[in-house]
Amino acid sequence: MRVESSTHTDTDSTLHAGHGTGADSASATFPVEQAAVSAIYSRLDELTEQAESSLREVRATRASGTHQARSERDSFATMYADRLATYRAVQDRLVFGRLDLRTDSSPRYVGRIGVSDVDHSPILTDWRAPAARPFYQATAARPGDVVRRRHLATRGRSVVGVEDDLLDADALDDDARAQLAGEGALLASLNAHRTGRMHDIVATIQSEQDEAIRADAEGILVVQGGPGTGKTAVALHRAAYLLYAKRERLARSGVLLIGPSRTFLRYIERVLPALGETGVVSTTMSALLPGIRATALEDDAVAQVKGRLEMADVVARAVRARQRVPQTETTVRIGSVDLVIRPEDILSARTRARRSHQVHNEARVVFVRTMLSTLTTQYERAVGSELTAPERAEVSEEIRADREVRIALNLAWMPLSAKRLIADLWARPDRLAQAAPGMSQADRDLLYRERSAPWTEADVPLLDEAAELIGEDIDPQAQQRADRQAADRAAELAYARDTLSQTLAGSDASAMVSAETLAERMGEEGAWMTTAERAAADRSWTYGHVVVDEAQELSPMAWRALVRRCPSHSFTVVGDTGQTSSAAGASTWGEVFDRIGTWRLAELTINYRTPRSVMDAAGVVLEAMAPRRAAARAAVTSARDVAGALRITAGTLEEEIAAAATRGGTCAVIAPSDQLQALRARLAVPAHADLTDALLVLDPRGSKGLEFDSVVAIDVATMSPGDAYVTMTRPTRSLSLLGAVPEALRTAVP
Ligand SMILES: Nc1ncnc2c1ncn2[C@@H]1O[C@H](COP(=O)(O)OP(=O)(O)OP(=O)(O)O)[C@@H](O)[C@H]1O
Repeated sequence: MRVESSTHTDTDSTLHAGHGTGADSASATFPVEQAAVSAIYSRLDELTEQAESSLREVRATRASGTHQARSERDSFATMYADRLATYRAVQDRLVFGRLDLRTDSSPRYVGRIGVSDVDHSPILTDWRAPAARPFYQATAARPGDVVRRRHLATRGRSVVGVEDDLLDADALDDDARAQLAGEGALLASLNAHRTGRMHDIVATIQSEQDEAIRADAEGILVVQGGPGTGKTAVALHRAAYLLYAKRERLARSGVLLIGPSRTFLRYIERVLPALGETGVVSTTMSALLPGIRATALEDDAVAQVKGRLEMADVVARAVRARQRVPQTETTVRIGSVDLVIRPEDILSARTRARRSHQVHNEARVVFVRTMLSTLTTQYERAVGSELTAPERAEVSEEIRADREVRIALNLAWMPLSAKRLIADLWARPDRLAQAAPGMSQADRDLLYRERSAPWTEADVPLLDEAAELIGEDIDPQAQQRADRQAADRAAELAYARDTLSQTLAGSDASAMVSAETLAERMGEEGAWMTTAERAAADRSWTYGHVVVDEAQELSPMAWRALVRRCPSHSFTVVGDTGQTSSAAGASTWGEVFDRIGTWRLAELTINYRTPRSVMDAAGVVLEAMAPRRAAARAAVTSARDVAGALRITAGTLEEEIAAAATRGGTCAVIAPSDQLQALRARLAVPAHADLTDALLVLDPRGSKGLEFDSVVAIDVATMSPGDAYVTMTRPTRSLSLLGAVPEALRTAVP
């Protein structure tokens, strides 16, 4: 039973609206809650002051002394600075919930982090802790021990609204019942104007979302849901939850988050820090490889061919094609001796090198060593006397240094670079034909491009595949940095353990820092890198968990590259096969994951963004354009409707934008890509606009994952089904359709 007996109606006081740390004015409306919230903030102030003063003290310590003493000082300074950063980041909406449990005599407050009083008794429970779970899970049908769940809305440090879910009315007496007051925390949050930046949903996570957020970390979890069902929100909160629940493991290995575009990463960038987490590497497939900037746009048909799984064999064959046995012999002169580089010797050296099962550039060492040994023996026979070991070494070195020998051995087993190999495949039809004998001529023609052409997103998994087989680091400098850090870290770890046991034992701080974390902070001054930074710089880094958003867009080759980054297959994959735009993307999850491993599905069914009337219209359009996809799409119900949300209009673009401006918030004009330039010029909107701008002009792909208060959609009827569906489901308040509108919609919406 939901009870909203007294509602505080100031809509600005939604859970998303409290900014800054305003005056601590005890609220007359909610004195009990105000007292509790004020006490928690006071304790946070104390902890902040303690951290500040510890930091000052550590920094005041002279930086002289041994390397170890300096390292220790630095690591403590970093620890206190981190703690301070967390305390400052959680000020806004620190406390947002209260649970009254049958089993507890006093209420349990739920908030962004855990806070204990001076006696170490908890006064605020971290939202990710098991003790907070009933706040998200209890329902009237399954209340568990929860008597009442209360949502607190705060502005600054003032309580400005409360809303209660009464889960067991019989357990409350009349006085308690009289105090029940409510504000639709969720609805208030959904109705708030959008700012161009995503907010966390920590105060109002819904039960089906909570299930997905806290699901077991093992294996592949696919979170499927229609538009606006909170998939991105779930992905981010799950990353924060796993870093909390599995900190031991994940703090060292890190979490990788893949998003669809840099714009999207900017849109979500504030969520994880607001949840107190910085240990996540957020990137796109285009930027996955250190040292590669895949900036060029790819034709869809080309991306589709490059994304096929058989490209793994093509790359493997291209690498093997650089391990060649020549048709003819080569004679070289070393001193006064003629040596013959024979095809059969090359063949047996190649067999031996291949049998070493090492990557191409490392197996080359075996190949060259074998050939040098063969040629040295030939030399020995030619001079007719047995050489001593040092003499053999000297002769071998002489053979190795010979220019002709170097050329012959290189031709037989070329040292490779991934960039070169892939650029050659596209620029040299003969190479591609050799590596892809089964590919149609038409597909091979599609792949042709100049050697100097810039990299595209679809090249990235192929470059990764090549680097994996070649054993090359695409950005050696980044790799060297990472290696140096790893070596430093190993050396520091032992010392860190020692420091911890001596200095922190028994104190509060020991609970907050592990030896590994401390060791990470003990590198040379200036050389310290976080796990996330080290991981991002290292192509071969393996993560403890990988989260993929808009996962339906990734090609089979892209999945190969991601699985390589997480051999334990601990994945959270969120997406919607109803919104697939890319030709290389997925139409079902089975086709993606059945061959990777066991996977399980969590479904989200409620759309928290799009008004019901708009969502229905998007459904009608998808059905008319792609009936099979519409039938297979996830069922979704909008949480709310907005009167007059959908308009099919013959008005001008400028009129629609003006109307959106009067409604307030953000507005996006979404149109087919070939119209973008003209539209931006007409509306004087820059191409690289900031998401917080009041007006943006985007194409459907650019709008992926984003949302706006108002959307003006142009020529939806000319878009692909996936693009039309994405476009129509972006608004939170109003959708105006201009230009070509699907006929089915005109009939359905008078
Ligand atoms: N439990 C919740 N409480 C408050 N707001 C929510 C909740 N769940 C989702 N939202 C809001 O709904 C909107 C849509 O969420 P999100 O972008 O995560 O959806 P999505 O499933 O990724 O959408 P799409 O696939 O269409 O891009 C966001 O504004 C998000 O903050």
